[in-house]
Amino acid sequence: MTQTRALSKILSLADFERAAAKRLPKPIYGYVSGACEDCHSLRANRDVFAEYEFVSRILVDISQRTQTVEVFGKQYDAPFGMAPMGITAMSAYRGDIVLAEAAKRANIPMIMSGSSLIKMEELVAVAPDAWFQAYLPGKVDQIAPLIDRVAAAGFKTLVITVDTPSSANRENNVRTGFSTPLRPSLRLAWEGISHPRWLFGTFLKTLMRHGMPHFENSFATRGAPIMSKNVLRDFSSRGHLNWDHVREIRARWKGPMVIKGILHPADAALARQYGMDGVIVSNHGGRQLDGAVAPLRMLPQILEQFKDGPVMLDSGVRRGTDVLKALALGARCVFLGRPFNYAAAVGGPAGVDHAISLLSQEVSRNMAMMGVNRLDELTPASLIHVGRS
Ligand SMILES: Cc1cc2nc3c(=O)[nH]c(=O)nc-3n(C[C@H](O)[C@H](O)[C@H](O)COP(=O)(O)O)c2cc1C
Repeated sequence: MTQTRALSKILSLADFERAAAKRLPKPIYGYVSGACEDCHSLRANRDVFAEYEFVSRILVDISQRTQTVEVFGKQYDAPFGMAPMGITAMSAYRGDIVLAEAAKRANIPMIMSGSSLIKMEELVAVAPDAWFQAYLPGKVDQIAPLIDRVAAAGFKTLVITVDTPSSANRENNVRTGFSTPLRPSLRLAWEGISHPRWLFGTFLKTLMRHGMPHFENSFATRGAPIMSKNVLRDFSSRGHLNWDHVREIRARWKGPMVIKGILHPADAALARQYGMDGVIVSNHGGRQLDGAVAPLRMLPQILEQFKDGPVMLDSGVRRGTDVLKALALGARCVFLGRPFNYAAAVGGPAGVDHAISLLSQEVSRNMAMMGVNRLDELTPASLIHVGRS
């Protein structure tokens, strides 16, 4: 089947997930799709959107509608973007670059992960408006050099992810044989052989053209390789990190700075106090604390505490209707993780273009149905809270 025909059968972002489950070796698919422990938050992230229903308007001339949105002085063509995802280059050949270039073509925001396998300098060279997400290195003397590297690379917007003070209990990774570094094993070899398109199109192509992938952006210098017999990771404990470190970074970083992983209104107030320009309300796609509240539920309270800049949201957004619900509750824009990863795995650049186009069409169609021409016409009064099903 040609790629165009294959993509024409993908009618929604959920279809990408089904296709990616076939295309990717189990450990890689499991790493992307999985969450932690009993997947309570993963489910809650989806279920919460069903708690709201639209109260639509009729007979409004919506022929001039636009879904543009402004974030940090830049006008984007859609109110959704790509959340940072580590190890994307194991799902698709040069995955991070594929995402960044597609985001640039569509003029939507894209955040590069600090746990990616592609050098930040290479990505920003092709997508100068991409944002960079850093995890704070556990060794505090490594924080400033990392931030200086991000600035020197040319990124303008910095995102600090703060919901990983401890590593999560990702039992699914143990079950599917995923670890970082990946440890060579017969099982892994079989997974490769039984997924030849991935083996040749992603893994071996990467090895032949670029050598063994490494965690390139965790520090100012290169980190560990993705595959190694040595089980030791060079991610030291982050348990001691606190707002003092955020203050130091704020003093160093000249551009817009965003905290990702906020759920508590008191933390939104602190983010404001420590000079953040924006926040991303997120439970990391349900991948960290199982039972962490679905971000959509906290939006109204967080907006009360953080008024001076964009409040953004991720976790569980899959449909244009989800985007509009989050915006009606006050989010400036939303981010999606897994669906774009699957789209890159299944269809490369054309796959990601298709995913963006599907979601953008849904947003546009639903705006029409809601009777709005601009996204800021959506307000809490556009929704009714019908409660948990
Ligand atoms: C495969 C994968 C890798 C991720 N890696 C990172 C990361 O490196 N940094 C980060 O801040 N968040 C990371 N996240 C979380 C996403 O940025 C985002 O919060 C989450 O995926 C949103 O939920 P969704 O997948 O339901 O859209 C990752 C998520 C996935 C699925």
